[in-house]
Formats: sequence, C-alpha cells, structure tokens
Amino acid sequence: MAVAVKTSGGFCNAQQQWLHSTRDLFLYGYSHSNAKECKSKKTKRPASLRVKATSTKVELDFNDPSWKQKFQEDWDNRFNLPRITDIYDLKPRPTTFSLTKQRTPTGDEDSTPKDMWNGYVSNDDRALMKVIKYSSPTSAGAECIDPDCSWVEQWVHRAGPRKDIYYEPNEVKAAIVTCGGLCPGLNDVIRQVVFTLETYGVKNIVGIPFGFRGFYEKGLKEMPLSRNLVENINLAGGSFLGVSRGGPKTSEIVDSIQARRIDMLFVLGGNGTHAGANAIHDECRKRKLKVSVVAVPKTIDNDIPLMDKTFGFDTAVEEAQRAINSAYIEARSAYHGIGLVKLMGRSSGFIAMHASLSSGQVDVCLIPEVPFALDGEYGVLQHLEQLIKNTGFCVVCVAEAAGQELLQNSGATDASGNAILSDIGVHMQQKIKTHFKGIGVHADIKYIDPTYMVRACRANASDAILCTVLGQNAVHGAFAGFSGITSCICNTHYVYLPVTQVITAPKRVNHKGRMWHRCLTSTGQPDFR
Ligand SMILES: Nc1ncnc2c1ncn2[C@@H]1O[C@H](COP(=O)(O)OP(=O)(O)OP(=O)(O)O)[C@@H](O)[C@H]1O
Ligand SMILES: O=P(O)(O)OC[C@H]1O[C@](O)(CO)[C@@H](O)[C@@H]1O
Ligand SMILES: [Mg+2]
Repeated sequence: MAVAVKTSGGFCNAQQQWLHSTRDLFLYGYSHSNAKECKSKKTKRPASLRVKATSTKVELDFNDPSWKQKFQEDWDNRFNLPRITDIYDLKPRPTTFSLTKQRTPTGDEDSTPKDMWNGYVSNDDRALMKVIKYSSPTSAGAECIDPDCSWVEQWVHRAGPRKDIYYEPNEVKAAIVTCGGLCPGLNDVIRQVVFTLETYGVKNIVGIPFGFRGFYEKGLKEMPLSRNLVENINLAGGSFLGVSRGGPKTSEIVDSIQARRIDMLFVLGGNGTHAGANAIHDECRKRKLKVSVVAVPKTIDNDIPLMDKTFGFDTAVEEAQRAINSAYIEARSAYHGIGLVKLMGRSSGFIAMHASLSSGQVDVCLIPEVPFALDGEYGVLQHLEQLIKNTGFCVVCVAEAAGQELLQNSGATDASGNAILSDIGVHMQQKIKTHFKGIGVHADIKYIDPTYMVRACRANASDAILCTVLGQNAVHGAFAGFSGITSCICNTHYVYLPVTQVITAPKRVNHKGRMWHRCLTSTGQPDFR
C-alpha cells in the first residue's frame, strides 16, 4: 500500500530533507543531523504530520496526547492481514493439520491445563516488530516516529497453524512458482510447502515452471508434485521448477489461475515477485475468486523491508567470503598485491557489508548507500596507495550497485524492468591500474567477480532452517484463509505481513546504523569524500 506523507507548516526546516520517503519515516525515523535541528526548535514545533494511506487517513499531531493511539490504529489497519472471508461469507472447519503425532503434554511441563493445550496459533497472537527503545533520534540507527523518539508498540501477526481452516484439503489444488533470479533455498521451500500441504491432506499439488512465464508460455506444462518427488531436491541448489524474469500481464496470469482451478498459489521471489503476487491477489479479489496468494521472500540481496532477512542471504554471504578469502590470499602472496572482489546486490550493499564483516580480511568496503570518490586527496585510490606503502597488500570489496554515479549508464533494463547496472568492478580495476602506473609504483591487481557462484548453490544450515519454517508457515497461512500475505521473520519471530507493506521500496543498508559502523571499525577505512 502506498502511503503519502504530507507535512504542514513550521514543523522543522529540515523536514523535506529527512522525509525522503514514507519508508524513511517508518523504518529510519529522523536523520541524525536534521533531528538535532528539529530538537533545537522543539518549543516552536507545531508538529502536525499528516499520514495518509490509501485505505486510511490519519492525522498525526504530536501535540495531541492521543497521537500514539492514532498511529497504532493506522498501523493495525495497515498490517491487518487480508483474508478470503473479506469477500466471501465462509464458515471455517476444524483443521486437518494434526499435531497429535507429537506426544501430548502431561500437564507437568507447564501450567497449561492438559485439555486446553492444542499447539495452534491464535489469530490474536502478535509479535512485537521493534524492540529497541531509542532515547533520542540521535542514537545510532534510531527509528523514531515522533521527534521525541517515544516508544510505540508495533505489533504484527504471528505465523503458524490455526485451529480452523477455510479449505477442504481434498478439494484443493495448490500451485508453487519461483520467480526472479536464483537463490539458495528455493528447493528447500518448495519441498516444505509440498510436505505441509500433504500433511493437511492436499493431493493436487503442481509446480508452475519457469516463474510467471509458466502461466502463459505455450509448451510449458505444470508439474505434478508430491513428497516422493521432492524428497531430495534440497540437496541441490537452483530451483526444481526453474525461474525467469519478465512474463505475462497480471490479467493473463489470473486467467490461467482460473482456467487451472488453482485455489492456493505459493509465490517465491524478491521484491518484483512480491509486487506481482500483490497484483495477482488484487485481481483475484476483483474477480471474486476464492484463491489464497501467499508469498515467501527470497533474495540473496536481503533488500525486502521490515524483515530480519530473506532466505538465501546467509548462504550468499558465506559463498562471498570465500571469494574474499581467495582475493586476500592472492593479494598477500603478490608483490604489492591488491585483491578486488565485486559482489552482487542490485540496489543495496548487504552482501558486501556482511561478507566484509564475516571475512575480516577487507580493507575497503564500498556500498551503494555510501557515496565515495575514487580520485582526489580523500579518494579510494589515495587510500590504497597508503595501504600498499604501509602493509604491502590490501583487499577491496565493492558491491555491484556501488559508485554507479561514477559510470556511464546505458539506461537498459532486464525483462522485469530492473535497471542493468554498469560494471563498477571492471571500472575500479582499470582505475587502480592506471593510478599505480601513473605514480610509478608496481601494483599487482587480482580481480575476482564470483557473480552467480554466490547464489547457484545449496542453502547452508541456517538458511535451510529458515526455508523450512517459512515454507511450512506459508501453507498454514493459506489454510487459515489469508491472501496477499508474505511468510517471514521479524525480530526473530515468524510472522505474516501484508505484501503491500513490503513492496514500498527496497531495503538498504542504514549508513547511520551500527552494522555499517561495525564494518568501518573492522576495515579501518576512512570516509572517501
Ligand atoms: N511491479 C510489478 N508488478 C507485477 N509483476 C512484477 C512487478 N515487478 C516485477 N514483476 C514480476 O515479478 C517477477 C520477478 O521480478 P524480478 O525479476 O524483479 O525478480 P525479484 O522477484 O525482484 O527477485 P530477485 O531478487 O531475484 O531480483 C517477474 O516475472 C516480473 O515480471
Ligand atoms: O539473474 P540476473 O538477471 O543476471 O540478475 C542478477 C541480479 O539478481 C540478483 O542476484 C538478485 O536480485 C542481484 O544481486 C543481481 O543484480
Ligand atoms: Mg528484485
């Protein structure tokens, strides 16, 4: 859901600068420098902030003692999970997802009376999304709603199996589709979705081949799926179903869903896929179809907002640090060796930052969120010169989206409409060569671009567990009658979020947050500007 923020008179001069987007408001709060300015003008502050959502219109005036309550009402409204009962008058039935294989507690383990224990999640259960109480907007990484950084509880819906379900399992046709680029863990999620559907009693499970294209391209047949068939697919990387970018229009996808009589659609993908899932959900509602569309956030880039991480990210970081390790060994073994590694991340530097942190071998980490100069007194090249002089070798890790403003851009896009980036790695390699040649100092540059190697691999242990839980919860969400939701992890708890809330903008590294500062402490790099 798009949320427009309007400001009115005299709130703070810096207001336009710090409310870059609604995402800034809800995810990052005030920027430090501007927040200081706001603080200093506190007494003059009329503090009227209008938060206008497409389905709600909330006026927030921080001088109004009930502003928190208004914020929370708006929050609850935005995070309310869409359900098929919003458009259908349906009676639930008791779930067929049995927990009885587990030994029923005797009652000795805890104080729950034996006959009241059921192991299901209530629709009223919530998880707290934010747990830090920032004392002021100037605290590192502060995410504040009002200028005083007051504590406001932000609850989201807990994921898991419900006691009541809204589908007859033996009548359900469920489909799974994997979209976008590859990501470690896709097969783990497919496998768990199939296992869990079968546990409910679903017999008709199909895979849509090659992303959204599988709904449309002639010759691409849906693939019947079963526990037997998917039992071992998690042992390999990639997607058992295949992936793709681009594809048919939403209306064509929904025509196909209707023609195939699909009741539940599990959509695995990144931010583009989530936008697609949301459009499919909306179109199904418009046509009054009883279809649950449930997404599972997949992307090595970790750029989907509000959640702790997306599956595949941990594995990509682990693979990426192998490349850094090789660059380190090459650089250290060469006379005046410079190891340069370019890592993926379409619009954010999470992989580069985390791989730099985890390897501990990086002297300079460059990400798109933090602009830098290559040339000049404070530029990267000057710093490399110093490192070579002092240590004899160094390692640079650059995110693929970093420094795009230094390069010529073709303006080209891929089939999904994503911008095709210019190659910062090759550019830096050339610049470093030219620089050292120019100053007459020998430098041996070893450039490593692991590209697809960081994602065309099997999920590591932590991703495999995440995939297992997210896949199972996706099925529980569909049976509970939710649609237009995503199954994710927030603040270490497994939750459902409305897809509308995670497609506002890509999540980016907070350059004022602790993680980036930890990375700077680790590399020891200065500001390059
Ligand atoms: N705004 C949108 N509305 C509807 N469909 C979309 C939208 N954006 C992308 N899609 C569709 O979603 C699919 C995947 O999108 P995209 O290629 O951007 O990958 P992604 O899901 O962001 O994953 P990755 O992290 O690998 O980039 C494509 O088939 C594309 O057509
Ligand atoms: O698979 P493609 O189209 O080459 O896309 C590569 C892009 O996909 C990602 O792996 C995931 O979005 C990005 O890190 C990268 O920019
Ligand atoms: Mg994307």
